[in-house]
Amino acid sequence: MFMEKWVQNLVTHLSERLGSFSRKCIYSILSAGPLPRHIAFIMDGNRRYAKKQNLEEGAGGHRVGFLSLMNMLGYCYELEVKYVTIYAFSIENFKRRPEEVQSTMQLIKEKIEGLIEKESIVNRYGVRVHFIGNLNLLSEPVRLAAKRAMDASKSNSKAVLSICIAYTSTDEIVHAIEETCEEKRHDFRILENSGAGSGLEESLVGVRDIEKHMYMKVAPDPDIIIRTSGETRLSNFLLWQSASALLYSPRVLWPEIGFRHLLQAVLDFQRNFSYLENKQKQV
Ligand SMILES: CC(C)=CCC/C(C)=C/CC/C(C)=C/COP(=O)(O)OP(=O)(O)O
Repeated sequence: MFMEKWVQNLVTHLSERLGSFSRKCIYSILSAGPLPRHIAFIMDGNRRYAKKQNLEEGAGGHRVGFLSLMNMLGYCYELEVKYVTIYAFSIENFKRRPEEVQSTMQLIKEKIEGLIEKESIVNRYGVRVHFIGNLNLLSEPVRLAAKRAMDASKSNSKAVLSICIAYTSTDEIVHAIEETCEEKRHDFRILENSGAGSGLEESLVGVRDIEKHMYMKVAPDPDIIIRTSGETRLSNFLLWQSASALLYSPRVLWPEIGFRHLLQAVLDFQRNFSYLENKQKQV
């Protein structure tokens, strides 16, 4: 344990009122312990927030949610968390009302375009952006915006932002298995034609073979998954990659998330670290 519980509570309470200098002090205290390399976010509760605040139905809550996302990314990069992944839109979300899907997609496109503007968070922190998911399900303007953002940020190397869009974990796994089988069939045929034995052993599928074909191969497995609204389900997000992740679910809606929640998640991670490390060693 790196900090007594009452000190943690005091620090997390005070942290919300602090400016960037004070946050830096907190980062250096946190740096005395293990830091997460990868944090993933399920941004739950935007529509409930819109209802609560009487905002425009449709994308009103997502608009405020996007501001919270930008703040949160800033905190993560200040803390030198190299990999951040967000669940922006699941394949299931396409089943929502058509007008709602359309207004959310319009907002997402607008925000993707903003990501590569000169003063954006991506350029400020040297972030490479990846879009993760079945991008063929997106409309062409959104897909092109995503492609432009990936191209424009591809030489950034300080951090990696993976945006899961038109994504579900089961879809990712099926896609990876299909590609792995295709690759194995190809290797098998080469071995057979070269007369180098049946090639059966070489064509057996292992975990690493499948991982090579995962969309999420761009990042190590997440250390922490933060899901707002107090929900503790993963909702088809990073199922393959979350075997050892710590799940933190603050009871606030996504637009209400703040620095104190990140701090609490990192402190929980540090408290659980030796437990998680031992668990991984036993496997
Ligand atoms: C460029 C970029 C990545 C933009 C992201 C924009 C953004 C904040 C999208 C969030 C979309 C979403 C489906 C949130 C979940 O809340 P919900 O709709 O499930 O709300 P509820 O839980 O209250 O129903």
